[in-house]
Amino acid sequence: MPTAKAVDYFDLLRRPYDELVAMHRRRGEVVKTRLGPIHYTYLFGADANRFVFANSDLFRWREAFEFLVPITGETALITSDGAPHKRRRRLVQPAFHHRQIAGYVDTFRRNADRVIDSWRPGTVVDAYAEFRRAIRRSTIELLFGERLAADEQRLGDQLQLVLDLLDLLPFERLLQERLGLPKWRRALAAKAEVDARVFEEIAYRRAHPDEVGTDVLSSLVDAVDEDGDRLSDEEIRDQVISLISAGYETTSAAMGWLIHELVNAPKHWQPAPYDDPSIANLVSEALRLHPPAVLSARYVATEFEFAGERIPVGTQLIISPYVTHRLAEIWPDPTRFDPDRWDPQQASYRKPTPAEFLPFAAGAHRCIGSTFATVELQVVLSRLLERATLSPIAQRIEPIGYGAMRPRYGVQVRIDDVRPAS
Ligand code: HEM
Repeated sequence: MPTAKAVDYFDLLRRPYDELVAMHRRRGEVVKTRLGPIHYTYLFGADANRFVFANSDLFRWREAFEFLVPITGETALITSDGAPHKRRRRLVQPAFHHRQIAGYVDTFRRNADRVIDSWRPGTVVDAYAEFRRAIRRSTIELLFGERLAADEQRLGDQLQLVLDLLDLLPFERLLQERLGLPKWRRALAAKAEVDARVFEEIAYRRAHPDEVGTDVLSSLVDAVDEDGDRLSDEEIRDQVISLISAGYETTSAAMGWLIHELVNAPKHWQPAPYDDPSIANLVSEALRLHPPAVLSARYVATEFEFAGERIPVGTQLIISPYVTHRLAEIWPDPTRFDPDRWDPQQASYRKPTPAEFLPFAAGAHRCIGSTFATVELQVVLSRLLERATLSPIAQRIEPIGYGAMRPRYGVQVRIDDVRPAS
C-alpha cells in the first residue's frame, strides 16, 4: 500500500495543486496519507471517480462535512444523508429547474452590465473582484428576493464573515471555535443576524401567500411534495444560507479564471449570445482547467475494496476533479487553455464522461446549482465579450483555496474599451 511519507504533507502545503497531480503520478490510484491522527485516502483517476459516484450508499456526507454545520446549519443538503437528504433535495430541486433559471437571466445580465458601466478605458481593475461583486448581488437577489436584497450590501458583508470561516485550515478552525476567538464570534454573530432576517422574511411570505415571488426563497416556502410534506422554517433557512455558501465563491472563482485565460488568449475574445456554443465551450474549458472544487470528500460508512486495496469504515476519502482534469490520457496537452477541445466538429472531439469531467461532481450529492452557475457564467461572459475589451498586465497569478480555488491576487487587467449596453 503506498503510504505517503510526512514529507508529502509539506509539499502538499507548499505547492498543493501541483503536488496532488504529482502524488497520483508517483503513487498511483490509491494513496493513503497520515499526519498524526489525520488519515486521508485519495482515490485518483476516472475509474475511481466512476466507482465513487456509482456507490453513493457506501458513504456519508455528514461526517465528511461536519465542519460546515456551524456555518450552514444542521439540515443543509451537503451535510444530510439517506432519506432526509433525498426528501430535502426533492423539495429544493424545483428552484433549480431549467425553466426557473431562464427567469434568472435578466438579473445576471443587469448586474454584469452594472459593473461594466462603471469602467473607464485606460484604467486598471481587478476583474475577478469586480465580477465577484456582480455575482454576489445576483445570488442574493435570486436567493433571498427583492425585499431582502434591498439591503444587499449589509447582508453580503455579514455573509462574507461567515464564508471567511471556510478558508481556515482545520486546526485554525478548531482553535477559533474552542477558544471562541474574535473571528469565530464575529462570524456567529453575523450568522445570527442573517438568520433572524431570513426567519422574518419566511414569516412574511407565509403571511402573504398571494405575493408570489420568483426567487429561490419563494420556491422553498411553497415547496410541497406528493405526500403534502413541506420544509420547516429551519430547513428553509439552512438551504438558503448553504446555497449561498456553496454557490457564490465557486462561481466567482470560475469567472476570475475565465478572464485570466481570455486576456491571455485574445483570439477567443469573440462576442456571442450567452447560449451560443462558443460561450459554453469557454466556460467548460475554464471549469476543466481551473475547477473551483479541487477536492471532494466522502466519509466511508461501509468497508469496500478498490484496485485491490481495502478501504475501512471511518476513512476520509478524497477524489479530485483537479487531478482528473489534468490527466494527459484524457485531455491531450492538459495544461493548455483550449476551448476548441469542446467543439464536436473537431476530428479529435470525444464527449467526456461524468467521471472524466466533474466540476460539479456526480451521484447523490451532485451540485444542485450546476445549471444556475453555468448559465450565470455564460451570461456574464457574454456581456463582457460584447461590451468591453481588456488586456493583461504583468502580475502574479497563484491559486488559493480547495473548496473554491480562486486567483489569490485577483486578475488585474487594463480596460482598453467599453461599449454601451445594447
Ligand atoms: C462554478 C460553480 C460551482 C461549482 C464548481 C460547484 C461545485 C460543487 C460540487 C463539486 C458539489 C458536490 C460536492 C460533493 O459531491 O462532495 C456541489 C454541491 C452543491 N452545490 Fe455546487 N458548485 C457551484 C455552484 C453552485 C451554485 C451556484 C449553487 C446554488 C445556488 C450550488 C449549490 C450546491 C449545493 C446545495 C450542493 C450540495 C448538494 C447536495 O449535497 O445534495 N453550487 N457543488
